[in-house]
Amino acid sequence: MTEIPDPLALLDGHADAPRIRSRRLVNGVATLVVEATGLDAAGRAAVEERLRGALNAAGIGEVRIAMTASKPQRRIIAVGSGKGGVGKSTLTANLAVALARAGKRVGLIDADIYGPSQPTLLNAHGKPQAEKEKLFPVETPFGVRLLSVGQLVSAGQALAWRGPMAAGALTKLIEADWGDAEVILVDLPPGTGDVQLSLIQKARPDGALIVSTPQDLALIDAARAIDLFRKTSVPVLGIVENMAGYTCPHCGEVSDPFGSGGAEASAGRLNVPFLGRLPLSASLRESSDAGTPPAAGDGPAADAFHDLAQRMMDALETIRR
Ligand SMILES: Nc1ncnc2c1ncn2[C@@H]1O[C@H](COP(=O)(O)OP(=O)(O)OP(=O)(O)O)[C@@H](O)[C@H]1O
Repeated sequence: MTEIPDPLALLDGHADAPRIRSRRLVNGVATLVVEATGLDAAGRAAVEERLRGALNAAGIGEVRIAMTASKPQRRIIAVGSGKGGVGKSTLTANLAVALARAGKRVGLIDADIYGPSQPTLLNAHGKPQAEKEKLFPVETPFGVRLLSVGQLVSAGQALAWRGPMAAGALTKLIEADWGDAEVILVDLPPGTGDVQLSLIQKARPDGALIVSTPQDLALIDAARAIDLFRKTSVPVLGIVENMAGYTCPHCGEVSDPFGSGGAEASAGRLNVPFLGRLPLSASLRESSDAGTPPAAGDGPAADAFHDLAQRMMDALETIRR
């Protein structure tokens, strides 16, 4: 018996052959199903153009190409605080950078409608591309993909959004093309309002991280944030205490402007893991303002963020078991 030659065998040696999941030729029309996982819009278009070109050159005029992408296992972690200004955005940016340096594919959603600061913290000032209403995150210099509510409006423009508008914007960011991102951190506004509820409903986060200073006022609010996540069945991964202990650069004396140990004690009372503390540090503030997150560098500050990121991921795994 003689085998009928496969008219599409010409694709076997093609550079994009590993992506071809199926191929057939019926009545002169070639139909290919192509795996597009990990490709952005430009990457997909390039693959399509190369395959179409190869088939056209072989005399096959009509080519239909369907792209499929397997959904990666993706974890969404909400970073929240009860009180504003406790360092939630700074921590989120640095945790994202630490995770990226540890080899994770990381996305960051800046949902802080009151003060979207991630474009500054991650030195990424471009506008996201969009295709058919779908946003493509902006690449930052630190290997973290970013979408921020701040990118949806002009610089300096106030985000005077009511609940439904904020929820709509958040949905756009969540439903963006996150490609093969394995972990997405969401920098929430402070408090327990519309954005938090929308995120919980739309994205069902796998876990929540709570940031607080050691100050009583911040801790009371942190307890409220924890209560919201618990009531909505979002596992609380732990509390991070920020702005704990200040070492005087001149005399080396350590002082505690916001008190000390409060978050760890609260974590114990609330039965939530305590993941660690970060000192109040002028250099952290300066490098954050300059768009150079310490987690991208070397030294004790970078190590502290790497340890915290590791503990956060460990807490996530513990919860999943
Ligand atoms: N450990 C720290 N040491 C010194 N400054 C810090 C520290 N953490 C954060 N900051 C500074 O405190 C300010 C507030 O931090 P950040 O914007 O991260 O807080 P936030 O909780 O996200 O605030 P918001 O209420 O706007 O969401 C920033 O100027 C930041 O650089």
